[in-house]
Order: sequence, then C-alpha cells, then structure tokens
Amino acid sequence: MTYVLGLTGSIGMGKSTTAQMFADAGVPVWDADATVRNLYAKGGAAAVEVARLYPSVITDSHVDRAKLRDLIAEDPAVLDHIQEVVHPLVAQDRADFLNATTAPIALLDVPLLFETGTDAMCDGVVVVTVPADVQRARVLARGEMSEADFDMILSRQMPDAEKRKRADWVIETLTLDAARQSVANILEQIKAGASNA
Ligand SMILES: CC(C)(COP(=O)(O)OP(=O)(O)OC[C@H]1O[C@@H](n2cnc3c(N)ncnc32)[C@H](O)[C@@H]1O)[C@@H](O)C(=O)NCCC(=O)NCCS
Ligand SMILES: Nc1ncnc2c1ncn2[C@@H]1O[C@H](COP(=O)(O)OP(=O)(O)OP(=O)(O)O)[C@@H](O)[C@H]1O
Repeated sequence: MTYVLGLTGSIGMGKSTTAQMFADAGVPVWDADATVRNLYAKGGAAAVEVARLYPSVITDSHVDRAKLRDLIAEDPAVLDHIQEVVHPLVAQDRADFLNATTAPIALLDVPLLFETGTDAMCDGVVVVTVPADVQRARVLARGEMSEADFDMILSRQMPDAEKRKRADWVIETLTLDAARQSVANILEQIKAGASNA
C-alpha cells in the first residue's frame, strides 16, 4: 500500500520548493498546478472547454493565464466557472497517478488540498508556512502578480492558521536547510510508522 502524503500551503508559502525536496528524496510527486498547466496547453482538455466558455482568454489555442487573470479581476465569478471545468479533469489526472504508483510513499502537491476535500484521500498532510509579511513579499517579488491579484487569490484560500491546525506536520520554509531537515524527519516518521504497523 502506498502512503499518500498531501502537501499544501497558501500562495507563495513554498510548496513547489518543498515538493522538490521530497522528489530529491525519491518520493514520486504529483503537482496540481503543473496538471492545470498541461490541461491549459494547446490540445489540453481544459483549453478546449475554456475556449467554448471564454474565447477572449485563448491565445494560439492555449489558455492565456495573464488574460484569464485580468478577466477574473473584472469578474471573480469567472474563477468559479473555470474551477467547475478544471477540477474534475485534475481529479482524473490525480487518480491516474495514484493508480499507477507502486512507491511506498507518494506526494500530492495541491494548493487547494483542504478547500477541495482532497485531504480526505491522504494518509497524512504537510502544511508549509511562513509569516504573512514574508509570504506577501515573496509573491510580489516574482513580479507576475499585482497586489490585487494576490489579495484575490488569498481571499479564496483557507487562512494559513486554519491550515496549520489541520496539518499532521508543519514545515516552516524560512531557510532551505531547515526545510530539507523537516522533510527528512517526516519521511523517517512515516517509514517508522509503516514498519511498526
Ligand atoms: C487564477 C489563475 C489564472 C492564476 O494563474 P497564474 O499563472 O497567475 O498563477 P498560478 O496558477 O501559478 O497560481 C498561483 C497560486 O494561486 C493559487 N490558486 C490558483 N488557483 C486558485 C484558485 N482557484 N483558488 C485559490 N487559489 C488558487 C495557488 O496557490 C497557486 O499556486 C490560475 O491559477 C487558474 O487558472 N486557476 C484555476 C485552476 C485552479 O483551481 N487551480 C488550483 C489548483 S487545482
Ligand atoms: N525553505 C525555503 N527557504 C527559503 N526560501 C524558500 C524556501 N521555500 C521556498 N522559498 C522561496 O519562497 C518563494 C515561493 O516558493 P514556491 O514557489 O516554492 O512557493 P509555492 O507555494 O509553490 O507558490 P505558489 O503557491 O505561488 O505556487 C520562492 O522565491 C522560493 O525560493
């Protein structure tokens, strides 16, 4: 049996960086954001559906995220409609990944793990966190999102404090070394638990 470990955290908290640390330790990783990117690409199932609903956000047969962000900024209900299209396709891709894996531990990297109820299919959940001011500075430093875009995304996510309360493990991502050590400790604990079972 594969131990399914969920990884989540609010925007910019360090999910992708931490997921890479699990991957470096040999854990197969499924990435919800990467799945969405594939679904939005030319020929992707979501690109076809979104083109039908919102043709103005399509460029060269793929979903143009900058245009989609602008449309959502004008009308937040657009994101609800997009989620109705995208989330079932994401769930199918995740099921395919879990069915195919034979590893002892597999990681699901999912920004909306709790919001979508995906935590119910996890044996344990890791939440990554940093103080709110560090989070905001990190996201704005990327230069891809306006402050309004950031606040819109934040308002759609469960508050960080609530996520931490629900976590089995919390990783503070202030330094790479400390986070890497936390990843190693968590994997040790899961392996020890499995051998005691
Ligand atoms: C809103 C969009 C256009 C923003 O695209 P952009 O390239 O600027 O940012 P990116 O996709 O990297 O998202 C940044 C972060 O925003 C958060 N986020 C993304 N979508 C959502 C959402 N629907 N609700 C809350 N937070 C979200 C995540 O933490 C994500 O990691 C894009 O994320 C999107 O199309 N989202 C809808 C699909 C979805 O629900 N994805 C969530 C994973 S299943
Ligand atoms: N352990 C860490 N120590 C120091 N910096 C970190 C650590 N983890 C992540 N960071 C930095 O924080 C920023 C955000 O990290 P990352 O892209 O992994 O976050 P994310 O949660 O995947 O973001 P998003 O929700 O937008 O997809 C990056 O600049 C990254 O270098």
